[in-house]
Amino acid sequence: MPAYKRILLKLSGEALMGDDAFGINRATIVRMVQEIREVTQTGVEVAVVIGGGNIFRGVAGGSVGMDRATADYMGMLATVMNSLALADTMRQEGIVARVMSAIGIEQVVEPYVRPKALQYLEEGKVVVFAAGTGNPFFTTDTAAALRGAEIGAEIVLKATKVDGVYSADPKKDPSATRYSRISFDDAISKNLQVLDATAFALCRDQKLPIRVFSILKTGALKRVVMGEDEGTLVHV
Ligand SMILES: Nc1ncnc2c1ncn2[C@@H]1O[C@H](COP(=O)(O)OP(=O)(O)OP(=O)(O)O)[C@@H](O)[C@H]1O
Ligand SMILES: O=c1ccn([C@@H]2O[C@H](COP(=O)(O)O)[C@@H](O)[C@H]2O)c(=O)[nH]1
Repeated sequence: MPAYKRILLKLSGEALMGDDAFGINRATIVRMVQEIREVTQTGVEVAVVIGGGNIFRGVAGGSVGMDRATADYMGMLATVMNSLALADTMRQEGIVARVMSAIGIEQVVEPYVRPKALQYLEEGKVVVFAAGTGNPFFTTDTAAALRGAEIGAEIVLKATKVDGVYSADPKKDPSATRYSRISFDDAISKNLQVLDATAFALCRDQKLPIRVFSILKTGALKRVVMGEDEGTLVHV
C-alpha cells in the first residue's frame, strides 16, 4: 500500500543532463518517467515541478551582468522546455500528463488554474507545473512547496543528485554526514543549502513534510512512495 494519496514530486533539472554537459539526456528522462509510471500504477496522484538548472539559472545570468529579473524569466522558460520534454516522454511511455504554466504562454501550454489542476489529479492524470512560481527571485523548490500546499499534497518529494540532506554540501565536503530526519527549524538555522530557505519556510508553515532522495538511485522514488526509509525526511 502506498503511504500517500497525492504527492508533489520536485525533479532536478540538473539531473536531466545525465552524463551530458547540458540539456536533456534521452536515456535519463526516459528512466525518470518510467519510475514515475511505476508510482502512478500504485494509484497515487502525482504532480511534478521540474527545475531548469540543466539549461539556465537566473543567478548565473545575473552574475555576468544581466538584469536579474530578466535572467530569472529565462530560467522560468527553461523549466517550460523541461516540462514539455517530460510530458512528451510521459506520453510515449503511456502516461496521460498535462502541463500548466505559471507564465501566460497559451499557444504552447495551458495556464495554471488551480481547480483545473485538481480535476486532472482526481482523473488520474499527471500534472506538470511549469515556469516555477511565475515570479523572478524564486526557485522551482519554492514552486514545489507552493503548488504542493495548493493542491493539498501530503508530501513534497525532492528528487535530486544527492541521497539526502547532509551536514554540509557533500559535493564540497566529503566529511559531511547525512541526516535520516531533520526538523525544518534545524535545516533553516544550519543554513543547509539543499533547498532554498523560502521553500523550507513555506513547507514548515504549511506543515508539509519534504523528503530529499537521489533520483540517480534506481527504484528510490517507488520506495519513498511506499513509505520506506529512503533519503532524509524534513519535518515540522
Ligand atoms: N547540506 C546539503 N545537503 C545535501 N545537498 C546539499 C547541501 N548543501 C548543498 N547541497 C547541494 O544541493 C544540491 C541540490 O539542490 P539544487 O537546487 O542545486 O539542485 P536540483 O534541485 O537538483 O537542481 P535544479 O535546480 O536544476 O532542479 C545538491 O546537488 C548538493 O550538491
Ligand atoms: O519561481 C521561479 C522558479 C524559477 N526561477 C528561475 O528559473 C531558474 C531555474 O530554476 P531552478 O529552481 O534553479 O532549477 C532559477 O534559477 C530562476 O532563475 C524563477 O525566477 N522563479
